[in-house]
Amino acid sequence: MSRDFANLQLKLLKEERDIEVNETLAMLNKYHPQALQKRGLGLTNLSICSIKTGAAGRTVIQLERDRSLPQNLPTHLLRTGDSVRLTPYSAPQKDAKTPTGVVLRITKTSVTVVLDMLDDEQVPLYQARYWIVKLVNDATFKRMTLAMEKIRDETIELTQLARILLQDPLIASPTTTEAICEIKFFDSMLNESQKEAVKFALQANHVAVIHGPPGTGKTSTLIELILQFLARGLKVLVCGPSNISVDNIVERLSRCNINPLRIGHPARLLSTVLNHCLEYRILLSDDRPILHDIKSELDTIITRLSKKIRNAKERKALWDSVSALRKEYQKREKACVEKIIKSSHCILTTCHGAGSHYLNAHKFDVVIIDEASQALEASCWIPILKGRKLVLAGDHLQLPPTIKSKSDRKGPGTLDYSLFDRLLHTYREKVTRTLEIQYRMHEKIMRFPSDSLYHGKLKADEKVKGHLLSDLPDVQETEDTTQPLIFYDTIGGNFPEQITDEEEFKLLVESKSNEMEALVVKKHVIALTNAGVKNEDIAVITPYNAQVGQLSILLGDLFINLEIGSVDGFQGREKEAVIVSLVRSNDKREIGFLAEKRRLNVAMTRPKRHLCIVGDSETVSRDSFLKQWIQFLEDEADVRYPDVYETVQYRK
Ligand SMILES: Nc1ncnc2c1ncn2[C@@H]1O[C@H](COP(=O)(O)OP(=O)(O)OP(=O)(O)O)[C@@H](O)[C@H]1O
Repeated sequence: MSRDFANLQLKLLKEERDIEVNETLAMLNKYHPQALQKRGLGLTNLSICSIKTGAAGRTVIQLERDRSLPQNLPTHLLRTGDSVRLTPYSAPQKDAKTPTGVVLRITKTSVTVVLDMLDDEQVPLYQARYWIVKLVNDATFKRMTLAMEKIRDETIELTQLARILLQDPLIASPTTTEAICEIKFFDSMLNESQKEAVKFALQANHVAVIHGPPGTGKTSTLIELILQFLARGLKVLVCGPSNISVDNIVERLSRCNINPLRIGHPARLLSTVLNHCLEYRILLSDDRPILHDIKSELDTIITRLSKKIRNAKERKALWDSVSALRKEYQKREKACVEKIIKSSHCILTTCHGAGSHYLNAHKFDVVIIDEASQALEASCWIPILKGRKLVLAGDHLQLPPTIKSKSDRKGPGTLDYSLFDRLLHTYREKVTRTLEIQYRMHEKIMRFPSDSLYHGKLKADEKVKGHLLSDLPDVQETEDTTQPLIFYDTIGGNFPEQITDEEEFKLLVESKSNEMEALVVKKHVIALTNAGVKNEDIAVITPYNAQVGQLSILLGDLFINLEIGSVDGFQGREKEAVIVSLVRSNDKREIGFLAEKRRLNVAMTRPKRHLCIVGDSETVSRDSFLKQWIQFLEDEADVRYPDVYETVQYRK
């Protein structure tokens, strides 16, 4: 099994990587720097304004636009944490490598990059001008591939945990220990299903899955579980598919008097967790003074090297010193890091970050992966190979990881079939406990997703089951704010969808929009805000990117703090009021990717007090799940039929 499994994963990963890398290469080959800048993917005419030595002895450079140009950077899509390539304009030295790095900081006028290369004296720092371009981060694929190669390698002995996860026929299926009678819970607020999940995960010998439907306090449950493991003297590695999923847990743990260690590129972390990151811990260590001295010496030499030195002997001597100092720095830093990691019982990083060289020699009693239903299985294996026991948390009924490679099939054997899905499917309640009380949605908003997807098991907590917008301070009682569920049915063909071509990198992607629906949304947002609901308490979401554009044009300037975005981008978030524009309205009753239940589930479970749906009941009822939903809305929601002539007035 392990061989076949690893071979299939390697094949799927390669297909996915090829698509990503080829798209980027095609784009880089096709466009010159100015055109990349125009698309927001690059910045041109930059010069170095400062050079410093950062963590791990890496060179950190700050770039600004040439003095002859306006000092503000042109509009761009570069973000902190992006990988970039830095190319000099003038002909590079023979054999010179083009440096790459990670964006550390971006201001209106400058971009700061931490260079990846450590021992390369060819980095042409003295060049006058550079341009930078955003790259695909290939490192993720490399680490996932490495994990799969380890599983495939029959000379490497797999842990009991790995063999259970790979359904090795020689190993019994997952087991639990004797029931733990007395648990003293740290959080006295936990409900029964949360307590049961914690207990179950403590008792599991190798693997436990916590299924957390929307709003059910999955993070609170995980925090309790981590505290329980730590109280038992166990060493815990906590991971998630994204930096934000990990940082959320770091923030929550630090409020519980735990001092977790966060491993990750500081440029990619929330500012609120930086005091837990490894680099900060190094600053607090006894080794700091000596590391600081080496850094200062490096800074001085690197600054000299950034001016063009014509004497080759002198340049060589300076680079030799840089190289020696960097080695010294890395040796001392490595020893310091080892001490910090050894003494930390709770380490947090992304699944990909678990493959960091810092953790190479370290094993953990427990690996916890949050949002596991959104992680590729191969990425989960990076931390799993370091652990004895695994706890996964997530919700397989919300959206899976986003991938680019298309498959005709769904389910087992595809790249977006997660480990979470696989374990639920294979072992069901033998490994799973589900959280049942949700603390987000009004009961009426919860009812349909609960009945149709969660076997009717979700219950709304007393505090939220009847809460309305009109209960918020300064919000008046109106026909809108006293309704938890409103459905604007645009049936009749007067609110038709449009096909819009969207350019995404080099590809023209067909997307759908619906101007008339956007106008109905505008009318509703105006009604809510006139009643006193704050802009920032409202989100407008839609499955189609072209409709996000349409809505932004109509509403963006009018309501600065209103959030407008795609359903996929809103997973994991919540707002007091959410308006969903379904977009599809056509004679053929085509519904495209609206038919994905998991996307609809995300859309309908984001609001706390008010859900407003705008859509054409006739078109969308083509799909059986949507048909059930529409029937539910017709029975339970305040159904409204917008008037065409009144709606077009909102174009103004
Ligand atoms: N047992 C509880 N009693 C009261 N409130 C709770 C309880 N558990 C969680 N909550 C509240 O519910 C909200 C969501 O909880 P939490 O942040 O832990 O969930 P989450 O995992 O982030 O959300 P989701 O379930 O959508 O993934 C928080 O405001 C939290 O305080």
